[in-house]
This record gives sequence, structure tokens and C-alpha cells, in this order.
Amino acid sequence: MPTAFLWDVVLYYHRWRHGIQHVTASLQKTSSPLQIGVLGAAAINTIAIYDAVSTHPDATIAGVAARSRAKAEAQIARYKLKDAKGYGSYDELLAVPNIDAVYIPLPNGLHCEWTCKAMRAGKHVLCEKPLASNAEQVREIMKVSQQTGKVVLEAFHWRLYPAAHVLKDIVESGRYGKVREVRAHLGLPAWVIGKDDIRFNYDLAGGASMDMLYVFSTSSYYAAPSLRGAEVEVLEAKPRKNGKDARIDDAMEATYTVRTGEHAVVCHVRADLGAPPLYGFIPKIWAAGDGVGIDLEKATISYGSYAAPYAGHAITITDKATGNIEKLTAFTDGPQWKKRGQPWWTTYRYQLEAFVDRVRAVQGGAALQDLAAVEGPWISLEESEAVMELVDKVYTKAGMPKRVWKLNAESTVLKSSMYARVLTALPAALT
Ligand SMILES: NC(=O)C1=CN([C@@H]2O[C@H](COP(=O)(O)OP(=O)(O)OC[C@H]3O[C@@H](n4cnc5c(N)ncnc54)[C@H](OP(=O)(O)O)[C@@H]3O)[C@@H](O)[C@H]2O)C=CC1
Ligand SMILES: O=C1OC[C@@H](O)[C@H](O)[C@H]1O
Repeated sequence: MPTAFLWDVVLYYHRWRHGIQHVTASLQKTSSPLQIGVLGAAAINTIAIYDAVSTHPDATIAGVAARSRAKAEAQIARYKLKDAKGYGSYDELLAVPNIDAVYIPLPNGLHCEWTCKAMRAGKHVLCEKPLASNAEQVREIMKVSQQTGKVVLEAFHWRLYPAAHVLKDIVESGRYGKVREVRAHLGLPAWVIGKDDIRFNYDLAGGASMDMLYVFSTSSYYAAPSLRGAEVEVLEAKPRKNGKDARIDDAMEATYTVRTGEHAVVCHVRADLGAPPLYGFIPKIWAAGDGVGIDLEKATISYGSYAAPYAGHAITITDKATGNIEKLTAFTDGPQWKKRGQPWWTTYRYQLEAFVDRVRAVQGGAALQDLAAVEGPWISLEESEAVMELVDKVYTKAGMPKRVWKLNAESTVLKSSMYARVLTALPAALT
């Protein structure tokens, strides 16, 4: 959902339903909460970071930067961010020494550049999905994270929600035999996203497969214990191309296999930024929504609303032999969070919990390679890389270009290439 207004409506209902304003009002913050800066006064900020921080005792919004200071200050005022200062550029915010971490909700094509800049400025990073324009850029982020010792988390918020882990446990328990097929979809009806939205801009690394790459991360999460090390082959990728720019997939349907050892799982995914209206005017509301379906040897399982499970979800297991149907929900706890969470925590609130825990661990002396051992779920950069590699393969199979490689002066990959050396040397040679 692209506009701040729509996110405000979703959030307002959620907060009202659970009485969260009372939680926020009585919350006692720690004496020195993690200072978080936000790069961009984006629409998603309201639910993805401001609301999450409002109920986290050990985090606060210390600053918001936008390309215009007035825009940053308007967002601070609108969301009553009492500890935040407005900045007129992202660099200005990165220069503030007491800001520990940043949240990056910029267009996809800017994620790699600003994540690297932020780490080099000494900040830990929670970056929106997709983490970069392509897998090569994710590898660059991994390199800079190692060099600087900074934590980076890609905002795959659905992956940090208890219900996702409960389902993973059921699938991997072997109780229902092996997984055969996984289906995942995410779609919006036409007109929700404006034609000028960042999602339709190739130079900003737009496209349905990029914006809605949850369909790849969810399907692969349930297809194999880990996508890393598995053999992935894209069998088919059918885009519905944008009328104005054929490099943009307004929608993508893809089939791929994930092979682990002898066992292969077939995955079918569908991502749609706006299904064209029926007869040109009836919005296809029925084509919208999100869900995962898993076919195992002895059962079929569906997980509806995986992207926004906090608003209501159901894991439905149908036993193939008996026809018995079991329905489960998991708003808290689960096998990875153990005894943690609140029924009203959003996916973004769980995400913030995981991020703050890891940043605090590193500030306390933990090494980056030990982050997975910190209690609670985590998404490694290796997992982000594997999902991005899959997206790259889908574009290649569809006969479309991978998303842009934005020239970046800090790029370690670029610096080492002949092309980059020429580009760097050129201005000097001309003066
Ligand atoms: N986790 C989730 O559920 C969701 C994640 N997202 C992700 O968040 C990111 C932002 O999405 P969304 O909030 O919808 O987008 P918006 O268009 O609302 O925000 C993008 C921000 O990027 C900044 N920006 C910087 N350079 C440019 C440029 N050249 N063109 C346009 N904007 C620019 C703008 O900042 P400024 O304020 O400085 O002008 C703007 O605030 C995307 O990566 C998207 O995939 C989006 C929705 C849901
Ligand atoms: O959850 C989502 O749904 C709609 C998308 O456009 C958005 O970016 C995504 O994160």
C-alpha cells in the first residue's frame, strides 16, 4: 500500500482494536534507548517504524531526514515524534554522532548505496526490502558490514512473526511427510498504487518481483530448510509488462524448483502490483491479498495473510488420509520467540525487537558472526543474498534485465573494476 494515508488507516484500526494508545501512554523507556534515525519521510514509516518504536522500551526516533527539512519536520509533527529532530539531507542525519542506527525506507535502487554509507558513518541498519537492486549489491553490503562491524537487517517482517515459525516447525517436523509443492501470492487491485509510484520506476529498481519479493522469500522458506546451499532452477517466468516501460514487471508469475540433496520442491509464485480491472472498470478485489499453500505427502496446509498476520491469520491443515481439518493461530511465542511477544505486536514490532536485540548484542561486544546465536529469530545476510539471487534468475528467465546497478562511488566492487577505475580517473583527467 503506497500512501501514508492507507497505512494510517490500517494502523489506526489496529491500535484502536487493541487499545495500544494506553500501552504507549504508560510505557517507561530505558534511560538511554537506542537512537534511531530515519532516512526518508516515506509512507511506510508510520506502521513500519514509528508505531513499532512507540511500544519498544529501548528505542526512540532521534531524527528524520528528508530531501527537504520541511518534509521531515512535517512527518515528525504529524506522528508526534517528541525526541526527533528534522534534517534536510540524509548525509546530515548520518553525521549525527549519537544516532546508533538507521531505518532506510528509500526506493529500492537507493538501498545499497545508503546502507553502505550509513554503516561507514558508524550506524547499524534496518533496511526496507528488497535489500538491494540485485544479488551483487547484497554481496557488497555483506562486505561493508564485515568491514565496519555493523548489523544489517533486511525488513522481511513477515519472517519474524511467530505464526511463520510455527508453520515452519510443522512442515519440518516430518509429521506430514515431505513437502512437494509450495504456492505463494501477493497482489493488489489496480489503482491502489499510483502510476508514478517508485514501484514502476526501473531506475529506482522497481517491478513486482522486487516490491513483492515476499512471494519468493515465503515460498523458499517453506520449500527447504535453507535456500543457501540448495540448488535453485527457475523453470518459467511470465511477466505482465508495464505499458510504458517494458523493463518493469507489473506482475510476475514464476515456477522454480528448490533441490536439497535428492529432494526437489516445486514452487509457484504470483506477484501483482495491480490486477487490471475487469471490463476496464471493476477493481479485481478478489485477486488481491496474500497467502501461502503447501502440499505435503500427507497434508495440505495454507497460511492466509502471511504478510499482515497481526490483523488476523489462520494456518489450516487438512489431513489427506482422514480429511480432518485443524486450524491454528500464533500471535505470540512460537518455537523461535519462546515466551515473547504480545497479541497486538505487528510484524514490524517483532522485527524491531529482533533488530534492537542484535544491535545491543554487538554494542555489548558480540561478534557479527554470533548474531544467529542471540535468542529469537533472525534473518542473515546470506538468506537475503539467496532470495535476491532467485529474483535475479527470475528476471533473466523472463528475458528482462536485472535491476539497475547504480553507480556508487563507495562501491568496493566498482572500485576494483576496470570500468570504475576509468570512471574515477576521467574527471581528474579532464581538469
Ligand atoms: N515492509 C513493508 O511492509 C513495506 C515496505 N515498503 C518498502 O519501503 C520502501 C519505501 O516505500 P514507500 O513508503 O511506499 O515509498 P514512498 O514513495 O512513500 O517513500 C520513498 C521515500 O524515498 C525518498 N526518495 C529519495 N530519493 C527518491 C527518488 N529519487 N524518488 C522517489 N523517492 C525518493 C522520498 O524521501 P524524501 O522524504 O526524502 O523526499 C520518500 O519519502 C520501498 O523499498 C518499499 O519496498 C513499502 C511498503 C510496505
Ligand atoms: O506488503 C506489501 O504490500 C504492498 C506492496 O506494494 C508493499 O511494498 C509490500 O511490502
